[in-house]
Amino acid sequence: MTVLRFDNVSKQYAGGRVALADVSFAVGSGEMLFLTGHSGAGKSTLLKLIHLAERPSRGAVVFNERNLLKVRGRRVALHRREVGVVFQDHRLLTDRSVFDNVALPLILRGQRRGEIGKRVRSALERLGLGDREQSLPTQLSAGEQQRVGIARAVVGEPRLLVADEPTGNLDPTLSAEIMALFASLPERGTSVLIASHDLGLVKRMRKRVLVLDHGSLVDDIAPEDLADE
Ligand SMILES: Nc1ncnc2c1ncn2[C@@H]1O[C@H](COP(=O)(O)OP(=O)(O)OP(=O)(O)O)[C@@H](O)[C@H]1O
Repeated sequence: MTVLRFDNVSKQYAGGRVALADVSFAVGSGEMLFLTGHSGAGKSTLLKLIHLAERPSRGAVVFNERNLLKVRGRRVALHRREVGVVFQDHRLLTDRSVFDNVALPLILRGQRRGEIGKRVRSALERLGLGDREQSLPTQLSAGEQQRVGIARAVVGEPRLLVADEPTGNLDPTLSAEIMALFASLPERGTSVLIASHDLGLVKRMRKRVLVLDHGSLVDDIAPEDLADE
């Protein structure tokens, strides 16, 4: 089953810059893949079209068989429940506990307190943060903070997780740890799309790789065709 499809998608920002040009690809349910390319190639733009931070100029982004062009107003929030997002700078609320940060998407959805507690603890446990729920983000290491960001993105069990340079600030050991966490998500039914310009890391993961160059999708590499590190 396909969870996400780009059909001939182009994006031109106001001011005339073409960020994506006629991009087409599909992501299967439970698939994990990478998106790579030089700085300015269009990686962040592509991810923004998926969580509706931006809209395409041409073409269609189809999520769960729904054309996102038709997702407007109140439905944008409903769509975002199905797409978890992880940012490089994780964007945690610094004056709220780890628990509160992870609970936020569920509170916004109006879930019952008992249910929220259960889900948040389970997500924190899975990410090895079970004993940090009352800490403030500033009391955590960079890797722990990034794991809180991932817990917040997966707590609602999204269909798809998109991550924009999620290991950008981390050392190689922590980066590998975070990648292993992402790699465990597909078995829980979440597809994973990660933008990264760290080619070494991307190759080591042995997953499908989409390559952007100046907004065009120039390669779609199967894991078995990746060159050895
Ligand atoms: N809001 C915007 N307005 C105008 N141009 C933009 C905007 N956002 C991005 N761009 C331009 O679109 C192109 C693609 O940018 P994008 O951020 O998607 O690239 P990227 O591959 O994620 O780069 P990086 O690896 O440096 O984050 C760049 O030329 C960028 O300058």
